[in-house]
Amino acid sequence: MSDPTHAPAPGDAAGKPFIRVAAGVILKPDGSVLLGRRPADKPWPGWWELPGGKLEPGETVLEALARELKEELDIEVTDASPWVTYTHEYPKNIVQLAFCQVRGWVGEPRCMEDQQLAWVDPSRTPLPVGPLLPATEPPLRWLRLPDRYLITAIGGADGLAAYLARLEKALSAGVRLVQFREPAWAGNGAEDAHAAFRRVLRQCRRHGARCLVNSCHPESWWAEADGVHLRAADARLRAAGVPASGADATRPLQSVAPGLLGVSAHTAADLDAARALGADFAVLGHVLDTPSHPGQAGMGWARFAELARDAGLPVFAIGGQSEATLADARRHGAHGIAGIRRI
Ligand SMILES: Nc1nc2c([nH]c(=O)n2[C@@H]2O[C@H](COP(=O)(O)OP(=O)(O)OP(=O)(O)O)[C@@H](O)[C@H]2O)c(=O)[nH]1
Repeated sequence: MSDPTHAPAPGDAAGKPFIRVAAGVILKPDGSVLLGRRPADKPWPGWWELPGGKLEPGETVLEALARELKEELDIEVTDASPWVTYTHEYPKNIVQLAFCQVRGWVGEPRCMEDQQLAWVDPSRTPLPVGPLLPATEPPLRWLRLPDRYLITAIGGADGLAAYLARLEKALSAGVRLVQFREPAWAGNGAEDAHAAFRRVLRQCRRHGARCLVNSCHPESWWAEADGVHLRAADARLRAAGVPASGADATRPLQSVAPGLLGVSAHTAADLDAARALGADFAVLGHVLDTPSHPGQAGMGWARFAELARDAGLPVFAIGGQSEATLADARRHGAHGIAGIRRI
C-alpha cells in the first residue's frame, strides 16, 4: 500500500506555486525505463528523475512531453499515452506530474542538457542509481504492477478442476496478478471456498504471480493472500471510517492485509476513496458491454479516460477487455486490463 497523502491537484491552497509537468516513462520492449540525473546547476542536483519538464502556456501534456524529450534527449516521440497524473507537495512548491508512457520514438536518447542517463529495470530493488526525486518514486513502484489482472469466476466446487487447468494456462502465458473473487460460491459453504482459495493461491505462487483476495471473503483470509481487493462499497465505507458488517472497518488495512491494495471503482467518488486509502491501483468499469452486466451499457472509453485522468493512481480497465483492447486501454490512460474471461 502506498502513501495516501498525495491527492491530485490540491491547487495552491498552501500558497505555494503550482507547477504542471509532463514526464516521460520511456519504456523499451524488455521493460527497462530511462532515468536522467539532474545536472549540477538545477534544483535537486544529482537526483534522478524521469525526463520531462514544465508545460508552457497553451500546451497540452503530450505536446509538452514531445517538446521536452526533443530538447533533453533529441528523440522524436511517435507513441505516447497518458498514464497517471500525480500531485506532490514539495517544501517550496506543488508539482502536478502527468506521467506518460512512451513506447515509440525515433532516435537514440542522448544527453542534451549535461544530465547523465541510465536505462534501469524497474523490478530491481534497490534501483542501481542514486536517489530518485520524491515524486518520481511512485511511478517506479507502479511499473512493477503487471498490466493484466485476472479475476476468478469458478462458481463452486464442481468447477474447480476445470478452472485450475484454465488458470495454469493463463499463468503459463504470463499472467502475474490474480484476484480470488467468488461472491456466490456453490457447494459446501465457506470452508470449501477457502480450500479453493488456497489452491488458487498456491498455483499462482508456483508461477511467481500474486493473488489478491476480494473483500467479499472473510477478513480472516486476507493475511494469507498477497493483498486484498476491496469492493467499491467496502472502500467507500473504510475511507469514511464506517464499520462494515462482518469486517472491522476501523482497523488499519495494513494490519489486516499486508501487501497490495486494489479497489473497484465505478465513479469519481470511488476513485477518491481508493486514493484516500492509499490503494496501489483501482479497477474502473465497466468500460465496454460485458456478459457480467447484461443489459447495462458500459461507460465507454471517453468517460473512462476522463475518470482515469484524475484518479492519481494506476487504473485498470474492466468490462469487455482482452489482449485486443490493451492498446485502446493504454491510449485512454489505463495501466492495464482486468477481466474474468479473456485475460
Ligand atoms: N521531469 C521531471 N520533473 C520532476 C520529476 N519528479 C519531480 O518531482 N519533478 C519536478 O518537476 C519539475 C520539473 O521542472 P523542469 O525540469 O522543467 O524544471 P527544473 O526545476 O528542473 O529547472 P528549469 O525550469 O530551470 O529547467 C521540477 O520541480 C522537478 O523537481 C520527474 O520524474 N521528472
